[in-house]
Amino acid sequence: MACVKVEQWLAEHCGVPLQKVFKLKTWSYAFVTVLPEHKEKFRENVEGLLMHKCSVSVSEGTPRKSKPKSDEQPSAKRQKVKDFPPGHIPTLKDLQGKLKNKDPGDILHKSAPLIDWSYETQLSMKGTHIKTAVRSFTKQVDKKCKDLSLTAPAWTSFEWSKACEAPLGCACPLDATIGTPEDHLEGYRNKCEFSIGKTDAGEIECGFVRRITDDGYGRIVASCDDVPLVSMAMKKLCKAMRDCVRGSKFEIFERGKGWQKGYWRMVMVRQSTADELLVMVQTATLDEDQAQRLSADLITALTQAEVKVVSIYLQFNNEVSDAARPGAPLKLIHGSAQLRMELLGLSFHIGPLSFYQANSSTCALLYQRALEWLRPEKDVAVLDVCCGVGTIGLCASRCCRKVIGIELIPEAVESAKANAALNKVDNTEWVVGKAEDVLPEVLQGLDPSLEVCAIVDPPRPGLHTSVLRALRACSQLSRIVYVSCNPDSLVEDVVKLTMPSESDADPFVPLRAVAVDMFPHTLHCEMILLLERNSKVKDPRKAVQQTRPVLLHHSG
Ligand SMILES: C[S@@+](CC[C@H](N)C(=O)[O-])C[C@H]1O[C@@H](n2cnc3c(N)ncnc32)[C@H](O)[C@@H]1O
Repeated sequence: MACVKVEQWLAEHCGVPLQKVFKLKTWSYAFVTVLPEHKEKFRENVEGLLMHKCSVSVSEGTPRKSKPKSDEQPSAKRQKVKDFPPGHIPTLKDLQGKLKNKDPGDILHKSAPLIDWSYETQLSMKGTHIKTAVRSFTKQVDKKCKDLSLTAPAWTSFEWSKACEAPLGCACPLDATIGTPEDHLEGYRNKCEFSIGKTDAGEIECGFVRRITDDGYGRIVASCDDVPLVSMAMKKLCKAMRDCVRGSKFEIFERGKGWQKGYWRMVMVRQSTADELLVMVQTATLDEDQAQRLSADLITALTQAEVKVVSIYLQFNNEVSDAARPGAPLKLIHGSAQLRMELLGLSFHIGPLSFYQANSSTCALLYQRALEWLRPEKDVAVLDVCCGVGTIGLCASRCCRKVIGIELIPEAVESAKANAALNKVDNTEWVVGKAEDVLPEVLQGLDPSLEVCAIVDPPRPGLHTSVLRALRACSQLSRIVYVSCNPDSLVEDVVKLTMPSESDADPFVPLRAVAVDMFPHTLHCEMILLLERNSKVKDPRKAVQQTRPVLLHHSG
């Protein structure tokens, strides 16, 4: 883009006088000079805006006092500019693209690509990512309405955005990013999957896959000792596993085109809030005698390690991928079937295959905010769509009349029922099935005297169109709190929930958003968005006040 076009674009969007704009055609960045008193306003207005489908980020540079010295090394300078210019803070999307095109080489940067940025900068990157998502659905709804000759909703306008003090181009304000507490920035993952394979030097290791071999089949594994996401207990367990496999008569699993041999494949470890470990070891299929011999060695090795292993499973998998097919044989060979997790004053029993949020301390912060926005009050029925083992719904159950959870995986629904009983909760109902299949019937069966609100927490692809349609069509449903691990799919879903339509006069309005950093040092970013029925949102300034803290701690 030429300098003059960038200058025009900035003049339209930045809201402060520009002193100077300098950009070469080949650069993907520009140097902009504004007066010191306009610096913050400029950043606030421009950061995260989309320019040619790319999110803009702003970083402060030091004004150049003199021309560069003639002996400056051109190749080093070019390299820096190509990677990112000095002082420039890239967006998560930039970094995702960079990681896709270039192997970072070491396991630390592969597993924790943001590790070289301060945590404050990581939080700012994640906030910008969410701001871009909010801008994107705001803009898409406005454009779609124009294309279809419909009147765009008031919340897409500049005036609305200004009245509710949202960033420029955003329909709703953004709360400060919820970060992981400082004392949990390392070792925060309560679930990890480790591969058993060989290192570059050909030694057996239990750790993370560093790279796939050129034929597309082999995995080169590296120790996770330096990876900050992994807890000390899990690192110790990996060492015990590695030593067990090195001393084992069973070979490690290896595969190539049309062949596979050996047994040891991978290890999934879950760590409870009391630092107890549930371990699931995956091997190729073993006959009964082999399974007994391997299990005996495994149990001895893991129970003698300096960690609290309370449960060991074997899973058999002969697929090329380590992701076993649903229903792959699973055998408890030691200890208890489930692990006990504590969350917001409740206890949850989880098995090896259930979904459970992978960062316990930040999950509590996410649920707290989501429930504040959901407002589960005494005459309210809460729908927990994609409920996993029922964690969010059970946390809401103590404040509302009833919770109905919907979940695809039968094992998770069994856990949800058991977790309700464990916590002496008797106002919940759990439905197993695809939300797109079962939601219409669930909505039809609701007590008409109750107000309904929904919390949806879908997997990465987002919600099925028929789920979005059913939620929109349910007039009893006042608000939706959307928890997302993928802002891109959230954008698509929000457009469908909020677009004006002739057949349904009361679409949803986005009211408030926040980024949640469940996975520090990585490119992942969670997001919460509150949507309320249009008929209930008249004044944008009052809209954001429609949330209040809820009592989350269980009295027992
Ligand atoms: C991101 S997890 C959220 C789980 C839960 N809300 C929590 O916080 O622990 C998404 C859940 O949706 C479930 N799921 C995936 N597709 C589904 C569908 N079509 N219908 C219902 N549940 C689905 C998955 O099994 C998983 O438990």
